[in-house]
Amino acid sequence: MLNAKMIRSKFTVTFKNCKIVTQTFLINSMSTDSSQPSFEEIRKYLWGFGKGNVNLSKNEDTGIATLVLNNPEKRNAISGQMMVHLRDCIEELEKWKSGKAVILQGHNNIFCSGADLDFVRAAGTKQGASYMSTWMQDTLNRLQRLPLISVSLLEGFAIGGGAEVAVSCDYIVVANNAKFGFVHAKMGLVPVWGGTTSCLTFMIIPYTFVLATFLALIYLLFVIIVINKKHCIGLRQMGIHHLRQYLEQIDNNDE
Ligand SMILES: CC[C@H](C(=O)O)C(=O)SCCNC(=O)CCNC(=O)[C@H](O)C(C)(C)COP(=O)(O)OP(=O)(O)OC[C@H]1O[C@@H](n2cnc3c(N)ncnc32)[C@H](O)[C@@H]1OP(=O)(O)O
Repeated sequence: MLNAKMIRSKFTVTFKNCKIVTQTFLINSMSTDSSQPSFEEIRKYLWGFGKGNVNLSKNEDTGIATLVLNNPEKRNAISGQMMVHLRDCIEELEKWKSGKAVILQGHNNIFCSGADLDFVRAAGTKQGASYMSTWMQDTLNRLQRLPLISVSLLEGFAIGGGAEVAVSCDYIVVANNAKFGFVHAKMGLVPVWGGTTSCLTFMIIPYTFVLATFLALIYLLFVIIVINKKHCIGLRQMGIHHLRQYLEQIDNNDE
């Protein structure tokens, strides 16, 4: 079970400096402005922010793809540009006829430290907040609806939007060194990428109890499938190995 104190201590310092920024940003993103922009407009806007990329590699033999969040200097924080990359990769996977599964992971054994706070600061206007939340909610929705089995491999950190990306997959495989959680709870807000709605499926606590405490809950604890790393070369290989077995089983059942 994750220790909330452990997570809290880890980003108290960093958290303070992003609290005002994220708070304004999140409140703005819930504005009721009805003039919805086109996705083309939002794409152009997001593309101007930050560095990093999202790498997609598809293995036609196994039908398993790997999606890597890649912004190492910022613990794989997702910049505006990476939000565009992420959606493009998901659109490519939607059309992948021979695809069966996709594994999401972060570069350098860290999953993702959420949205790039420099982007959050720079785009901290009502328009920027609404553009980002519209884009990422739709993108993570499409990730959830992919016609593939999706697995997020959590090593290192998955914080804020990083935790939202993780719970948008069908399965989460968590290394025993992983730390993840939503930093918004301290501000009494909910994450704007829509991750909290999907994480209910991972809750180990009875559904009714979760609903009752949901709004006040500081860090959502997820089902930890702790992989004992010394028996496998790496999380990724383990994920591929199990996925391949699972997919072979499906193929055999189909014959
Ligand atoms: C609306 C936005 C979205 C949502 O809420 O839905 C969000 O996700 S808001 C962002 C939420 N995420 C955070 O608040 C995490 C902030 N980062 C941390 O708590 C720590 O960096 C941690 C725990 C991820 C890693 O700690 P560690 O000690 O290993 O590394 P450092 O803190 O020294 O960071 C190294 C380097 O990376 C930069 N960094 C880390 N996270 C982010 C980020 N989210 N955005 C931008 N930059 C980030 C950090 O500034 C350091 O850079 P340096 O130039 O070396 O100072």
